[in-house]
Amino acid sequence: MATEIDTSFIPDMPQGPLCEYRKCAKFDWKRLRLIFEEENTLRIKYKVWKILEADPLFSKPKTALSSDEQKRLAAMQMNKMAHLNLIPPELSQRGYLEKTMYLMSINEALHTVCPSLSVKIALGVGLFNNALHAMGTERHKKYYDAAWNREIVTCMAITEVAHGSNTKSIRTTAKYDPQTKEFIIHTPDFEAAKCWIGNLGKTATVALTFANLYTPDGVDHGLHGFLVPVRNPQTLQAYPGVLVGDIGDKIGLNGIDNGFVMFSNYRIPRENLLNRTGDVTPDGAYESVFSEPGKILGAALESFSAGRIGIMQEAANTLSNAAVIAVRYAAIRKQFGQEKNSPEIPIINYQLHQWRIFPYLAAACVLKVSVLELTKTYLKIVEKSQADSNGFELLTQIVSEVHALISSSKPLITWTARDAIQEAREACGGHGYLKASNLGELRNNHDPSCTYEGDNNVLGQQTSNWLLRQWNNDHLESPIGTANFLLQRNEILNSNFDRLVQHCPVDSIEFVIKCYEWLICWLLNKTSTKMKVATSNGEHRFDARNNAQVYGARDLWRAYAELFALRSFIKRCNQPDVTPELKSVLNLLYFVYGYWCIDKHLTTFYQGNFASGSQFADLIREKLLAKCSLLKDSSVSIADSIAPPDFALNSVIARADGLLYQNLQNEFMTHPGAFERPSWWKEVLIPPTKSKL
Ligand SMILES: Cc1cc2nc3c(=O)[nH]c(=O)nc-3n(C[C@H](O)[C@H](O)[C@H](O)COP(=O)(O)OP(=O)(O)OC[C@H]3O[C@@H](n4cnc5c(N)ncnc54)[C@H](O)[C@@H]3O)c2cc1C
Repeated sequence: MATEIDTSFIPDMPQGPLCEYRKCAKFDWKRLRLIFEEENTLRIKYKVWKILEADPLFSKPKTALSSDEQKRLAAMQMNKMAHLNLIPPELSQRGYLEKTMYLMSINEALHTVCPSLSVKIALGVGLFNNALHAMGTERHKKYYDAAWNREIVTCMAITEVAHGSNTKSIRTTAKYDPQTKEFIIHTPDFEAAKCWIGNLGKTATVALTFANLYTPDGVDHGLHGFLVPVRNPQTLQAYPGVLVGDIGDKIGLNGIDNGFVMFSNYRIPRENLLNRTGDVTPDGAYESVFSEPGKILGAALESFSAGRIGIMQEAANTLSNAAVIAVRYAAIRKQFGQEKNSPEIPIINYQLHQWRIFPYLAAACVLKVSVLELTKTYLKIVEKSQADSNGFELLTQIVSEVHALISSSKPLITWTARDAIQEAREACGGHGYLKASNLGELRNNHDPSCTYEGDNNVLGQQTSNWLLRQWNNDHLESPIGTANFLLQRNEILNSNFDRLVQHCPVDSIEFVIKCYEWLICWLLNKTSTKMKVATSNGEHRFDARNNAQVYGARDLWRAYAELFALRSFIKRCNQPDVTPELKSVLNLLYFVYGYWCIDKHLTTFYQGNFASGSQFADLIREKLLAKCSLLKDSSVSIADSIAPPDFALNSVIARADGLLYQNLQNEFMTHPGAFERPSWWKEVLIPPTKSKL
């Protein structure tokens, strides 16, 4: 079995000081890589990296570029993409799942090298076309094709200056005029200006705009999507009636031109309404073949979830990159020794350091696997719904659970990546603060993923709402099965640490899962009871829900996402391609991540009387430290198995050759201007004094 797997397409690691660690690993890191990623995906990624590395347009600028230069570069790269032949022509004929997986793989590779470009494409092609697919009809196909072929630059305009998360309060209007058969798009005031819209600042010519549709009888039919031309594609000048501009410099991702727009009674043809779920007849009557168009629109919007899945994939890679940088650096960097003159030891040997960085290494591996599982689950469902003539209905049945998974997993992964970058930065000491370490870029570019496509704190509430519904409803509706354990709620709530360890030792895979099942049931019970008491005391449901978030619903949805990640990892570990050597290292990763997560929930375990006394906490913490220590010898090879090539990782302190100081020396000595006298030297000369110096 083992010999059948081809890993020859994965480049070897170069020789160097890290090989000392690589020799200690008892498994083949290339085989491990194929546990975390599918072969097809990996082949596509290596192909893309090779093409980008060979093209000077994609090489990292040596000096900092102004925001304007970054935007120009990203726009040029976007145009170049059409000529790189990354997408085989026959791909458009393939099924949704295969096609989307292919595009997602390209995006993953692209995002590591050029995050701005990847987001530009994700917004202008991915999100835009997904929205057209879900909400548009045949008459919008030309826009779909044009965006796919990069003939137009597009954007998705939902957010307004005063409203982001609460999309229901969006105030842009689209009033139908039967005289001219046009919609009149209008922005009532600056607070309703579309804002933060990626690609809109300088380049987009068409904005898929969300506005409230009004028929001539004055009835508001709620939010609908409209294709709104904003700029002349030949001149990039705004059309009359459209006030469009760039919002200015951001903390990161400055290659994207985020913009704002205000419409002043701006007219667009009737056909520009995305009319899959509801349409307006030429004489102004609203029509929908669906009994509940609002609900159907919700289902259609669900296909936007592909965007959130893309963010999770990117975040899992960012998390991996941060962990790789920290591990490789820690393996080479030496500080202190037992005695004054004894040899210094690599910082990777310190328990404190292991405890700081190995859980992120483990998290990267576990979350990579769970994102893949979630991606495939999601894509299969959408594909099935598209193949079925009654697709929407099918989608709505299962959509809630997928939505719950995505709404909690996106925050979990983006936050873990955010924290990993900061820990890695500090774990690499002063050199981690060097721009060339790439940790600053990683941080600034990753940061907004905690906010866009749904602010993490808001998004997670959708998961806890779903879980609470499952808890309180007579019938459990969990077609994917993630909440099936709630059926045993009484038994689970009756269990505790002492009873559990009698049949599930702390070292067993099951132990971690059982702890989580108890945690989720207890948090559900507590949160639900709190909300019921509040409402029975006259509190509005809205307030009761808001007041049950902290130490309740928020911990609940996070725990649910962690349990899904752990379960997905176990499922992967049980596949036939996992050899005993691989299983052993995968188990270590599972326990490091599992114990580390449980440690963060300890207060709740004690609060709910799952445990009393110090034994439970002591065991979890002792085991975590012991597993971290065991992970040390494998850590460099695990890092290799999730690392992109040096060109994409782009960190002078974490090259695969491990030549830390040679690489640093080269960086210091060769960066532009290192030895030049500043152009302003005369301005800062200290005038000679009469002193004798
Ligand atoms: C880089 C970037 C690119 C973007 N690109 C686009 C784009 O292309 N198109 C587009 O339409 N939008 C885009 N956005 C906007 C983005 O989608 C919104 O920023 C996001 O939806 C959050 O909305 P908001 O900024 O209004 O935050 P708000 O909703 O105002 O949230 C502010 C804070 O309040 C908290 N909060 C809000 N409601 C609650 C509640 N009920 N309970 C507890 N806390 C709450 C949130 O957790 C958050 O911390 C982009 C944003 C960024 C940063």
